[in-house]
Amino acid sequence: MSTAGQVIKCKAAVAWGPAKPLSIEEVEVAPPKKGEVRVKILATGVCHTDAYTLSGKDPEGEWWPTIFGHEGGGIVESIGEDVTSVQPGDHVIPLYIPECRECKFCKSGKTNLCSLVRSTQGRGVMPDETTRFTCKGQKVYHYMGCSTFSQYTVLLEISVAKINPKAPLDKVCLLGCGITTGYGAATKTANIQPGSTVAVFGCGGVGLSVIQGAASRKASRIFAIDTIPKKFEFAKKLGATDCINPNDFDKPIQQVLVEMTDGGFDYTFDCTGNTNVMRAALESCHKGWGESIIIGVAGAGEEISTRPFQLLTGRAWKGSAFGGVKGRSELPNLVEDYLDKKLEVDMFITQQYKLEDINKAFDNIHSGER
Ligand SMILES: NC(=O)C1=CN([C@@H]2O[C@H](COP(=O)(O)OP(=O)(O)OC[C@H]3O[C@@H](n4cnc5c(N)ncnc54)[C@H](OP(=O)(O)O)[C@@H]3O)[C@@H](O)[C@H]2O)C=CC1
Ligand SMILES: N[C@@H](CCC(=O)N[C@@H](CSC=O)C(=O)NCC(=O)O)C(=O)O
Ligand SMILES: [Zn+2]
Ligand SMILES: [Zn+2]
Repeated sequence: MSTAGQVIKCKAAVAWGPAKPLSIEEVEVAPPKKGEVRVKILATGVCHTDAYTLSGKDPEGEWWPTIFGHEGGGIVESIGEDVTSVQPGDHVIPLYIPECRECKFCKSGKTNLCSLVRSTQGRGVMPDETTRFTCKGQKVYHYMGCSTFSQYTVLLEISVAKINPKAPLDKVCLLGCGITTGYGAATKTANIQPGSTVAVFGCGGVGLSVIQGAASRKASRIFAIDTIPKKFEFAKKLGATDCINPNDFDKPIQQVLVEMTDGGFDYTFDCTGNTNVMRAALESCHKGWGESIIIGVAGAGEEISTRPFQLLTGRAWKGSAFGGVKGRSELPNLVEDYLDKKLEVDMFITQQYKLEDINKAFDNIHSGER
């Protein structure tokens, strides 16, 4: 029996307030309005950014109760008025950076940061200022325009990438954030050139994906830098040539690295969100041309610093969101690369949980067990 046009009752992991465990609740999911789609979510990753906002350190994370999750995969259940690019049954990956193809940003050809709905998305509501979720009679907010920790969610049409239905959603859901972010930062934002030297600070899902991207661009040396040595096993499998634990040295890590590499790297990446590491990454760049890409998300009120002389002498600081990837146009191609065995995804799945056990996944994020 079709559920189109009906309110759907389903389970979701609801965050009732900062730093509280998520609570599995029955929620009501309203039908999609004009320009919206309702999606049955079959799989979701848990990203460090979910944990960051749940912790209360995100200046935009003041909307409670909310349903987190932004790294999912699902099947379109129903569509609202005027939706033309997807239909019920299509397999999709939700996009926390939409692609409207009409705003100044989309048309610029310079960025993936579509800004058509950024303001309402950052306040946890749909463009009409309302939400599609309720729980126990209370309004529940959306998160990053996705809310994949629910069995059903409502997204904008411009916030879904239609993908090949042959792709297993429990794998390619990771392309909804971590893998695409790191891989894209290496191949699009930095546009690493063959023979380059690369340093990756932080070897979680994002950093490992930078390593994979650097290897695909035939970087000559790829340094993996992390304080947890067991991360190096994965880093080496994905192409790291050198593995460094900063705790093994008495000197600042940037000094160590510059000495080891005859002046520093062509490209460095911060994949930790730690502002001291961001500085070390910038200062590990080669004089004259080295570029450092910030990917990690830092806590509210934190700032980066370095001596301006570092920039004056030719190092450059950049940032990357979702790897610079335009979701609707480019993400389906990454799914094809996965199906063609050109892009590693399976290795990134270290553990799987039922929705009921989602707090265990958050515990693992905090303990480094992922
Ligand atoms: N810009 C974007 O579009 C996106 C940004 N992000 C952000 O990217 C960052 C990385 O995400 P993810 O890979 O999932 O996170 P993880 O926590 O899995 O990985 C970060 C790694 O860095 C390590 N680390 C911490 N401090 C240092 C240090 N001083 N030197 C070297 N390594 C260190 C961590 O160790 P330990 O666990 O011990 O701290 C961990 O192994 C997060 O801040 C996340 O919010 C994520 C997705 C998209
Ligand atoms: N709300 C935070 C910023 C969070 C942030 O930077 N998000 C990244 C994606 S992180 C994914 O896991 C992003 O894409 N940013 C672009 C954007 O427009 O938000 C804060 O205010 O600090
Ligand atoms: Zn994420
Ligand atoms: Zn746009």
